[in-house]
Amino acid sequence: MLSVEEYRARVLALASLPPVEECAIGSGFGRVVAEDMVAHCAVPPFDNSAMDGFAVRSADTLGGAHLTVVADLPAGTRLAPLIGAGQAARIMTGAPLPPGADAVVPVEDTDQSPGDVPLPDAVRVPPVAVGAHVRRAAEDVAVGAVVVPRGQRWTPASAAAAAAVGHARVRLHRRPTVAVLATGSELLPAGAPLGYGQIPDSNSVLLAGLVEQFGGQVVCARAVSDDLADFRQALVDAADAEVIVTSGGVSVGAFEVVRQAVEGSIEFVRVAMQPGKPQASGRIRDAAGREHTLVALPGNPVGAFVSAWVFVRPFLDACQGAFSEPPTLRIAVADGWRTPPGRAQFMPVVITPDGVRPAHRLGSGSHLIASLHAAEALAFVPADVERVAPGDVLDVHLVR
Ligand SMILES: Nc1nc2c(c(=O)[nH]1)N[C@H]1C(S)=C(S)[C@@H](COP(=O)(O)OP(=O)(O)OC[C@H]3O[C@@H](n4cnc5c(N)ncnc54)[C@H](O)[C@@H]3O)O[C@H]1N2
Ligand code: MOO
Repeated sequence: MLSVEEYRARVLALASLPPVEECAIGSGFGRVVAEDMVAHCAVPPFDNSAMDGFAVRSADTLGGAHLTVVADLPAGTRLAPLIGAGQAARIMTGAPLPPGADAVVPVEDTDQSPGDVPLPDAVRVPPVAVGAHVRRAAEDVAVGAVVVPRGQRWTPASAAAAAAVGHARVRLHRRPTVAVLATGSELLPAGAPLGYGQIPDSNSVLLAGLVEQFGGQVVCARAVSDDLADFRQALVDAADAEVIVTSGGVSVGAFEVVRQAVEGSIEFVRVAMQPGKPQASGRIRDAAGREHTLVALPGNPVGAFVSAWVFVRPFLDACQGAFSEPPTLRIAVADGWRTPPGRAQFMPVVITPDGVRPAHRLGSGSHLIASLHAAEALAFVPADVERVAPGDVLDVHLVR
Protein backbone atom coordinates (compact mmCIF):
# COMPACT_ATOMS: atom_id res chain seq x y z
CA MET A 1 0.00 0.00 0.00
CA LEU A 2 1.20 3.52 -0.80
CA SER A 3 0.91 6.42 1.60
CA VAL A 4 -1.30 9.38 0.63
CA GLU A 5 1.82 11.49 -0.02
CA GLU A 6 3.46 8.81 -2.21
CA TYR A 7 0.41 8.42 -4.42
CA ARG A 8 -0.17 12.18 -4.60
CA ALA A 9 3.42 12.57 -5.87
CA ARG A 10 2.74 9.99 -8.60
CA VAL A 11 -0.42 11.77 -9.72
CA LEU A 12 1.34 15.16 -9.68
CA ALA A 13 4.10 13.72 -11.90
CA LEU A 14 1.43 13.28 -14.62
CA ALA A 15 0.56 17.00 -14.68
CA SER A 16 1.50 19.27 -17.57
CA LEU A 17 0.92 23.00 -18.07
CA PRO A 18 -1.52 24.17 -20.74
CA PRO A 19 -0.47 27.21 -22.83
CA VAL A 20 -0.63 30.80 -21.61
CA GLU A 21 -3.21 33.26 -22.98
CA GLU A 22 -3.25 37.06 -22.83
CA CYS A 23 -6.61 38.23 -21.45
CA ALA A 24 -8.38 41.50 -20.65
CA ILE A 25 -7.93 42.17 -16.92
CA GLY A 26 -11.71 42.04 -16.37
CA SER A 27 -11.90 38.42 -17.56
CA GLY A 28 -10.51 35.02 -16.60
CA PHE A 29 -11.35 35.16 -12.89
CA GLY A 30 -10.33 31.93 -11.13
CA ARG A 31 -7.54 31.21 -13.62
CA VAL A 32 -3.88 31.26 -12.62
CA VAL A 33 -1.47 34.13 -13.31
CA ALA A 34 1.34 32.93 -15.58
CA GLU A 35 3.86 35.78 -15.10
CA ASP A 36 4.66 38.11 -12.23
CA MET A 37 2.79 41.38 -12.75
CA VAL A 38 5.10 44.35 -12.08
CA ALA A 39 3.86 47.86 -11.22
CA HIS A 40 4.22 50.33 -14.11
CA CYS A 41 3.03 53.16 -11.90
CA ALA A 42 3.06 53.72 -8.15
CA VAL A 43 0.00 53.53 -5.92
CA PRO A 44 -0.83 56.21 -4.99
CA PRO A 45 0.83 57.84 -8.01
CA PHE A 46 1.32 61.18 -6.13
CA ASP A 47 0.99 62.58 -2.58
CA ASN A 48 -2.70 63.37 -2.13
CA SER A 49 -5.27 64.33 0.43
CA ALA A 50 -7.13 61.67 2.46
CA MET A 51 -9.78 64.21 3.54
CA ASP A 52 -11.89 67.07 2.28
CA GLY A 53 -10.34 70.09 4.04
CA PHE A 54 -7.41 72.50 3.75
CA ALA A 55 -3.82 71.82 2.68
CA VAL A 56 -1.44 73.67 5.00
CA ARG A 57 2.19 74.02 6.07
CA SER A 58 2.33 72.27 9.42
CA ALA A 59 4.99 74.71 10.74
CA ASP A 60 2.44 77.56 10.31
CA THR A 61 -0.15 75.89 12.54
CA LEU A 62 1.66 75.74 15.90
CA GLY A 63 -0.86 76.90 18.53
CA GLY A 64 -3.53 77.28 15.81
CA ALA A 65 -3.51 79.74 12.92
CA HIS A 66 -5.57 81.98 10.67
CA LEU A 67 -4.43 81.29 7.08
CA THR A 68 -5.16 82.94 3.73
CA VAL A 69 -6.89 80.59 1.27
CA VAL A 70 -5.13 80.92 -2.10
CA ALA A 71 -6.55 78.05 -4.21
CA ASP A 72 -9.37 75.54 -4.63
CA LEU A 73 -8.18 71.98 -5.48
CA PRO A 74 -10.81 69.35 -6.41
CA ALA A 75 -9.73 65.74 -7.27
CA GLY A 76 -8.52 65.76 -10.87
CA THR A 77 -7.27 69.36 -10.69
CA ARG A 78 -4.34 70.26 -12.93
CA LEU A 79 -3.42 73.21 -10.65
CA ALA A 80 -0.29 72.95 -8.49
CA PRO A 81 -0.11 76.32 -6.66
CA LEU A 82 2.86 76.89 -4.35
CA ILE A 83 1.58 77.29 -0.78
CA GLY A 84 3.65 79.95 0.96
CA ALA A 85 3.97 80.91 4.64
CA GLY A 86 0.58 81.81 6.15
CA GLN A 87 -1.32 80.29 3.21
CA ALA A 88 -3.66 77.33 2.70
CA ALA A 89 -5.61 75.75 -0.19
CA ARG A 90 -9.03 74.18 -0.02
CA ILE A 91 -8.53 70.54 -1.09
CA MET A 92 -10.79 67.55 -1.76
CA THR A 93 -10.06 63.85 -1.09
CA GLY A 94 -7.76 62.46 -3.80
CA ALA A 95 -6.49 65.84 -5.06
CA PRO A 96 -2.67 66.19 -5.31
CA LEU A 97 -1.11 67.85 -2.27
CA PRO A 98 0.13 71.21 -3.61
CA PRO A 99 3.86 72.07 -3.39
CA GLY A 100 4.79 73.74 -0.11
CA ALA A 101 1.94 72.07 1.84
CA ASP A 102 2.76 69.06 4.05
CA ALA A 103 -0.48 68.32 5.91
CA VAL A 104 -4.25 68.46 5.57
CA VAL A 105 -6.78 69.71 8.13
CA PRO A 106 -10.23 68.11 7.71
CA VAL A 107 -12.93 70.74 7.16
CA GLU A 108 -14.75 69.64 10.35
CA ASP A 109 -11.69 70.80 12.38
CA THR A 110 -11.80 74.34 10.89
CA ASP A 111 -14.16 77.31 11.23
CA GLN A 112 -15.54 76.61 7.71
CA SER A 113 -18.67 74.65 6.75
CA PRO A 114 -18.38 71.46 4.71
CA GLY A 115 -20.17 70.97 1.40
CA ASP A 116 -20.63 73.00 -1.74
CA VAL A 117 -19.94 76.50 -0.34
CA PRO A 118 -18.06 79.45 -1.89
CA LEU A 119 -14.28 79.46 -1.40
CA PRO A 120 -13.52 81.43 1.80
CA ASP A 121 -10.79 84.10 1.89
CA ALA A 122 -9.32 82.68 5.09
CA VAL A 123 -9.56 79.65 7.37
CA ARG A 124 -8.86 79.06 11.09
CA VAL A 125 -7.05 75.74 11.70
CA PRO A 126 -5.79 73.91 14.80
CA PRO A 127 -2.18 72.66 15.10
CA VAL A 128 -1.49 69.74 12.77
CA ALA A 129 1.50 67.39 12.40
CA VAL A 130 3.54 66.96 9.20
CA GLY A 131 1.92 64.28 7.03
CA ALA A 132 -1.48 64.39 8.76
CA HIS A 133 -4.22 63.10 6.41
CA VAL A 134 -1.76 62.84 3.52
CA ARG A 135 -1.59 59.62 1.44
CA ARG A 136 2.05 59.37 0.36
CA ALA A 137 3.04 58.48 -3.22
CA ALA A 138 3.95 54.75 -3.52
CA GLU A 139 3.02 53.95 0.10
CA ASP A 140 0.88 51.04 -1.18
CA VAL A 141 3.10 49.87 -4.05
CA ALA A 142 6.24 51.34 -5.69
CA VAL A 143 7.10 51.23 -9.42
CA GLY A 144 8.75 47.90 -10.24
CA ALA A 145 7.23 45.97 -7.33
CA VAL A 146 5.61 42.59 -8.05
CA VAL A 147 1.94 43.28 -7.45
CA VAL A 148 0.37 39.93 -8.42
CA PRO A 149 2.83 37.02 -8.38
CA ARG A 150 2.60 34.16 -10.87
CA GLY A 151 0.89 31.09 -9.43
CA GLN A 152 -1.84 33.14 -7.76
CA ARG A 153 -5.49 32.88 -8.80
CA TRP A 154 -6.84 35.86 -10.73
CA THR A 155 -9.61 37.63 -8.79
CA PRO A 156 -11.59 40.88 -9.12
CA ALA A 157 -9.22 42.38 -6.52
CA SER A 158 -6.16 41.35 -8.60
CA ALA A 159 -7.79 42.93 -11.66
CA ALA A 160 -8.26 46.16 -9.67
CA ALA A 161 -4.59 46.01 -8.61
CA ALA A 162 -3.58 45.52 -12.25
CA ALA A 163 -5.59 48.55 -13.35
CA ALA A 164 -4.14 50.63 -10.50
CA VAL A 165 -0.54 49.86 -11.54
CA GLY A 166 -1.13 50.50 -15.23
CA HIS A 167 -2.00 47.18 -16.89
CA ALA A 168 -5.00 46.51 -19.17
CA ARG A 169 -4.08 42.89 -19.95
CA VAL A 170 -2.83 39.89 -17.99
CA ARG A 171 -1.19 36.58 -18.98
CA LEU A 172 -3.19 33.66 -17.56
CA HIS A 173 -2.82 29.90 -17.90
CA ARG A 174 -5.58 28.30 -19.92
CA ARG A 175 -7.80 26.01 -17.84
CA PRO A 176 -7.12 22.29 -18.34
CA THR A 177 -9.98 20.55 -20.16
CA VAL A 178 -11.49 17.64 -18.27
CA ALA A 179 -13.96 14.87 -19.11
CA VAL A 180 -15.76 13.23 -16.20
CA LEU A 181 -16.89 9.65 -16.81
CA ALA A 182 -18.70 7.79 -14.04
CA THR A 183 -18.46 4.09 -14.84
CA GLY A 184 -20.99 1.49 -13.73
CA SER A 185 -23.81 -0.43 -15.40
CA GLU A 186 -26.09 0.27 -12.40
CA LEU A 187 -26.07 4.03 -13.07
CA LEU A 188 -28.94 6.09 -14.50
CA PRO A 189 -29.07 9.83 -15.15
CA ALA A 190 -30.41 11.88 -12.20
CA GLY A 191 -34.22 11.95 -12.18
CA ALA A 192 -34.72 8.81 -14.30
CA PRO A 193 -37.10 6.20 -12.84
CA LEU A 194 -35.05 3.40 -11.25
CA GLY A 195 -35.40 -0.30 -12.02
CA TYR A 196 -34.24 -3.16 -9.80
CA GLY A 197 -30.58 -2.74 -8.74
CA GLN A 198 -30.24 0.64 -10.39
CA ILE A 199 -29.14 3.89 -8.71
CA PRO A 200 -28.88 7.52 -9.83
CA ASP A 201 -25.43 8.58 -11.03
CA SER A 202 -24.42 11.15 -8.43
CA ASN A 203 -20.65 11.00 -9.03
CA SER A 204 -20.60 12.67 -12.44
CA VAL A 205 -22.40 15.76 -11.13
CA LEU A 206 -20.27 15.74 -7.96
CA LEU A 207 -16.96 15.41 -9.79
CA ALA A 208 -17.83 17.81 -12.61
CA GLY A 209 -18.72 20.47 -10.02
CA LEU A 210 -15.52 19.89 -8.06
CA VAL A 211 -13.39 19.97 -11.23
CA GLU A 212 -14.91 23.38 -12.10
CA GLN A 213 -14.33 24.52 -8.50
CA PHE A 214 -10.66 23.43 -8.81
CA GLY A 215 -10.24 25.47 -12.01
CA GLY A 216 -10.71 22.76 -14.66
CA GLN A 217 -12.99 23.21 -17.66
CA VAL A 218 -15.44 20.30 -17.89
CA VAL A 219 -16.04 19.29 -21.53
CA CYS A 220 -18.41 16.42 -20.72
CA ALA A 221 -19.71 14.63 -17.65
CA ARG A 222 -21.82 11.50 -17.80
CA ALA A 223 -22.28 7.91 -16.72
CA VAL A 224 -20.81 5.12 -18.86
CA SER A 225 -21.78 1.48 -18.58
CA ASP A 226 -19.15 -1.24 -18.23
CA ASP A 227 -19.65 -2.02 -21.93
CA LEU A 228 -16.81 -1.57 -24.42
CA ALA A 229 -18.90 0.18 -27.12
CA ASP A 230 -20.30 2.64 -24.57
CA PHE A 231 -16.83 3.45 -23.24
CA ARG A 232 -15.46 3.94 -26.78
CA GLN A 233 -18.32 6.39 -27.49
CA ALA A 234 -17.56 8.22 -24.24
CA LEU A 235 -13.95 8.67 -25.37
CA VAL A 236 -15.18 10.17 -28.64
CA ASP A 237 -17.23 12.69 -26.57
CA ALA A 238 -14.13 13.32 -24.45
CA ALA A 239 -11.79 13.85 -27.42
CA ASP A 240 -11.04 17.48 -26.45
CA ALA A 241 -10.21 16.64 -22.85
CA GLU A 242 -6.58 16.74 -21.73
CA VAL A 243 -7.62 15.00 -18.52
CA ILE A 244 -10.14 12.22 -17.96
CA VAL A 245 -11.42 11.78 -14.40
CA THR A 246 -13.38 8.59 -13.86
CA SER A 247 -15.16 7.05 -10.92
CA GLY A 248 -15.81 3.38 -10.28
CA GLY A 249 -14.30 0.14 -11.39
CA VAL A 250 -10.93 0.60 -9.75
CA SER A 251 -11.26 -2.29 -7.31
CA VAL A 252 -11.83 -5.08 -9.83
CA GLY A 253 -13.02 -5.80 -13.32
CA ALA A 254 -14.52 -2.78 -14.94
CA PHE A 255 -11.22 -1.23 -15.96
CA GLU A 256 -10.73 -4.06 -18.37
CA VAL A 257 -13.07 -2.00 -20.55
CA VAL A 258 -10.69 0.95 -20.38
CA ARG A 259 -7.71 -1.28 -21.10
CA GLN A 260 -9.44 -2.71 -24.19
CA ALA A 261 -10.57 0.72 -25.43
CA VAL A 262 -7.25 2.52 -25.19
CA GLU A 263 -3.49 2.16 -25.33
CA GLY A 264 -1.28 3.42 -22.57
CA SER A 265 -0.16 2.65 -19.08
CA ILE A 266 -2.49 2.76 -16.11
CA GLU A 267 -1.22 2.02 -12.64
CA PHE A 268 -3.62 0.51 -10.10
CA VAL A 269 -2.71 1.10 -6.47
CA ARG A 270 -4.03 0.77 -2.96
CA VAL A 271 -3.54 3.87 -0.87
CA ALA A 272 -3.43 3.73 2.93
CA MET A 273 -6.46 5.97 3.40
CA GLN A 274 -10.13 5.71 4.25
CA PRO A 275 -12.19 6.33 2.27
CA GLY A 276 -10.48 6.19 -1.11
CA LYS A 277 -8.26 3.09 -0.87
CA PRO A 278 -8.35 1.88 -4.50
CA GLN A 279 -6.99 4.38 -7.05
CA ALA A 280 -5.61 4.31 -10.58
CA SER A 281 -3.89 6.78 -12.87
CA GLY A 282 -1.73 7.00 -15.96
CA ARG A 283 -1.52 8.23 -19.52
CA ILE A 284 -3.70 6.81 -22.27
CA ARG A 285 -3.98 7.19 -26.04
CA ASP A 286 -7.42 6.94 -27.63
CA ALA A 287 -8.31 5.29 -30.98
CA ALA A 288 -7.57 8.57 -32.80
CA GLY A 289 -4.10 8.70 -31.23
CA ARG A 290 -4.86 11.58 -28.83
CA GLU A 291 -3.14 11.55 -25.42
CA HIS A 292 -5.10 11.99 -22.21
CA THR A 293 -4.09 11.84 -18.54
CA LEU A 294 -6.36 9.49 -16.63
CA VAL A 295 -7.12 9.94 -12.93
CA ALA A 296 -9.45 7.16 -11.82
CA LEU A 297 -11.22 7.44 -8.47
CA PRO A 298 -13.16 4.82 -6.50
CA GLY A 299 -16.89 4.54 -7.19
CA ASN A 300 -18.12 4.90 -3.63
CA PRO A 301 -19.30 8.53 -3.64
CA VAL A 302 -17.62 9.70 -0.42
CA GLY A 303 -14.43 7.96 -1.58
CA ALA A 304 -14.73 9.82 -4.89
CA PHE A 305 -15.27 13.14 -3.07
CA VAL A 306 -12.31 12.68 -0.72
CA SER A 307 -10.07 11.47 -3.58
CA ALA A 308 -11.03 14.51 -5.63
CA TRP A 309 -9.94 16.85 -2.82
CA VAL A 310 -6.79 14.90 -1.98
CA PHE A 311 -5.54 14.03 -5.51
CA VAL A 312 -7.51 15.82 -8.25
CA ARG A 313 -7.32 19.26 -6.66
CA PRO A 314 -3.49 19.37 -6.36
CA PHE A 315 -3.20 17.69 -9.78
CA LEU A 316 -5.37 20.37 -11.45
CA ASP A 317 -3.48 23.06 -9.51
CA ALA A 318 -0.24 21.72 -10.99
CA CYS A 319 -1.88 21.67 -14.45
CA GLN A 320 -2.56 25.42 -14.01
CA GLY A 321 0.76 26.48 -12.49
CA ALA A 322 -0.96 27.29 -9.17
CA PHE A 323 0.99 27.17 -5.93
CA SER A 324 -1.95 27.36 -3.53
CA GLU A 325 -2.41 24.92 -0.67
CA PRO A 326 -5.96 24.04 0.40
CA PRO A 327 -7.02 26.05 3.44
CA THR A 328 -6.12 23.98 6.50
CA LEU A 329 -6.98 24.78 10.11
CA ARG A 330 -5.94 23.10 13.37
CA ILE A 331 -9.14 22.38 15.31
CA ALA A 332 -9.91 20.34 18.44
CA VAL A 333 -12.25 17.36 18.28
CA ALA A 334 -15.63 17.63 20.06
CA ASP A 335 -16.76 13.97 19.80
CA GLY A 336 -14.20 11.17 19.31
CA TRP A 337 -14.37 8.23 16.88
CA ARG A 338 -12.51 5.05 15.90
CA THR A 339 -10.34 5.01 12.80
CA PRO A 340 -9.12 2.16 10.56
CA PRO A 341 -5.73 0.84 11.71
CA GLY A 342 -2.82 1.55 9.38
CA ARG A 343 -4.79 3.92 7.10
CA ALA A 344 -5.03 7.67 7.22
CA GLN A 345 -8.62 8.82 7.53
CA PHE A 346 -10.41 11.78 6.01
CA MET A 347 -13.52 12.27 8.15
CA PRO A 348 -16.27 14.55 6.80
CA VAL A 349 -16.93 16.92 9.70
CA VAL A 350 -18.93 19.95 10.73
CA ILE A 351 -17.20 22.74 12.64
CA THR A 352 -19.01 23.73 15.84
CA PRO A 353 -18.04 26.15 18.64
CA ASP A 354 -16.97 23.05 20.66
CA GLY A 355 -14.75 21.70 17.85
CA VAL A 356 -15.21 19.33 14.92
CA ARG A 357 -17.60 16.39 14.93
CA PRO A 358 -18.48 13.83 12.21
CA ALA A 359 -21.09 15.20 9.81
CA HIS A 360 -23.02 11.88 10.01
CA ARG A 361 -23.56 9.41 12.86
CA LEU A 362 -22.05 6.68 10.63
CA GLY A 363 -18.81 8.64 10.29
CA SER A 364 -16.79 8.30 7.10
CA GLY A 365 -18.94 5.53 5.54
CA SER A 366 -18.13 5.86 1.86
CA HIS A 367 -21.73 5.39 0.62
CA LEU A 368 -23.22 8.28 2.68
CA ILE A 369 -23.67 10.62 -0.28
CA ALA A 370 -27.01 12.17 0.71
CA SER A 371 -25.54 13.62 3.92
CA LEU A 372 -22.07 14.52 2.62
CA HIS A 373 -23.18 18.05 1.66
CA ALA A 374 -23.45 18.85 5.40
CA ALA A 375 -19.67 18.42 5.79
CA GLU A 376 -17.77 21.70 5.98
CA ALA A 377 -14.35 20.07 6.11
CA LEU A 378 -12.36 16.84 6.04
CA ALA A 379 -10.57 16.12 9.32
CA PHE A 380 -7.27 14.34 8.64
CA VAL A 381 -6.31 11.53 11.02
CA PRO A 382 -2.77 10.18 10.43
CA ALA A 383 -2.38 6.46 9.65
CA ASP A 384 -0.79 5.63 13.03
CA VAL A 385 -3.74 6.98 15.05
CA GLU A 386 -6.43 4.40 15.86
CA ARG A 387 -8.70 6.41 18.09
CA VAL A 388 -9.59 10.07 18.02
CA ALA A 389 -10.50 11.41 21.47
CA PRO A 390 -12.32 14.61 22.45
CA GLY A 391 -9.77 17.42 22.79
CA ASP A 392 -7.34 15.93 20.20
CA VAL A 393 -6.28 18.59 17.69
CA LEU A 394 -6.45 17.65 13.99
CA ASP A 395 -5.59 19.19 10.62
CA VAL A 396 -8.92 20.15 9.08
CA HIS A 397 -9.18 20.86 5.34
CA LEU A 398 -12.07 23.09 4.35
CA VAL A 399 -14.15 21.67 1.48
CA ARG A 400 -16.55 24.43 0.53
N1 LIG B 1 -13.52 -7.43 -2.05
C1 LIG B 1 -13.33 -6.13 -1.99
N2 LIG B 1 -14.33 -5.33 -2.28
C2 LIG B 1 -14.18 -4.01 -2.19
C3 LIG B 1 -12.94 -3.48 -1.74
C4 LIG B 1 -11.90 -4.35 -1.47
O1 LIG B 1 -10.78 -3.93 -1.09
N3 LIG B 1 -12.13 -5.67 -1.60
N4 LIG B 1 -12.81 -2.13 -1.60
C5 LIG B 1 -14.03 -1.41 -1.37
C6 LIG B 1 -13.76 0.00 -1.48
S1 LIG B 1 -12.93 0.72 -0.18
C7 LIG B 1 -14.18 0.74 -2.52
S2 LIG B 1 -13.93 2.42 -2.54
C8 LIG B 1 -14.89 0.17 -3.63
C9 LIG B 1 -14.25 0.66 -4.93
O2 LIG B 1 -14.91 0.08 -5.95
P1 LIG B 1 -14.93 0.61 -7.40
O3 LIG B 1 -14.11 1.82 -7.57
O4 LIG B 1 -14.65 -0.51 -8.28
O5 LIG B 1 -16.40 1.15 -7.53
P2 LIG B 1 -17.71 0.37 -7.92
O6 LIG B 1 -17.61 -1.02 -7.47
O7 LIG B 1 -17.99 0.67 -9.30
O8 LIG B 1 -18.72 1.15 -7.01
C10 LIG B 1 -18.62 1.16 -5.60
C11 LIG B 1 -19.95 1.68 -5.02
O9 LIG B 1 -20.19 2.99 -5.44
C12 LIG B 1 -21.42 3.11 -6.16
N5 LIG B 1 -21.23 4.02 -7.28
C13 LIG B 1 -20.35 3.81 -8.29
N6 LIG B 1 -20.44 4.83 -9.17
C14 LIG B 1 -21.39 5.65 -8.71
C15 LIG B 1 -21.94 6.86 -9.21
N7 LIG B 1 -21.52 7.40 -10.37
N8 LIG B 1 -22.90 7.48 -8.51
C16 LIG B 1 -23.32 6.92 -7.34
N9 LIG B 1 -22.84 5.78 -6.82
C17 LIG B 1 -21.89 5.15 -7.50
C18 LIG B 1 -21.68 1.72 -6.67
O10 LIG B 1 -23.00 1.48 -6.97
C19 LIG B 1 -21.16 0.87 -5.51
O11 LIG B 1 -22.10 0.81 -4.48
O12 LIG B 1 -14.86 -1.24 -3.62
C20 LIG B 1 -15.15 -1.79 -2.33
N10 LIG B 1 -15.23 -3.20 -2.47
O1 MOO C 1 -11.86 3.38 -0.28
MO1 MOO C 1 -13.46 3.14 -0.32
O2 MOO C 1 -13.58 4.78 -0.97
O3 MOO C 1 -13.21 3.38 1.44
O4 MOO C 1 -14.98 3.28 0.22
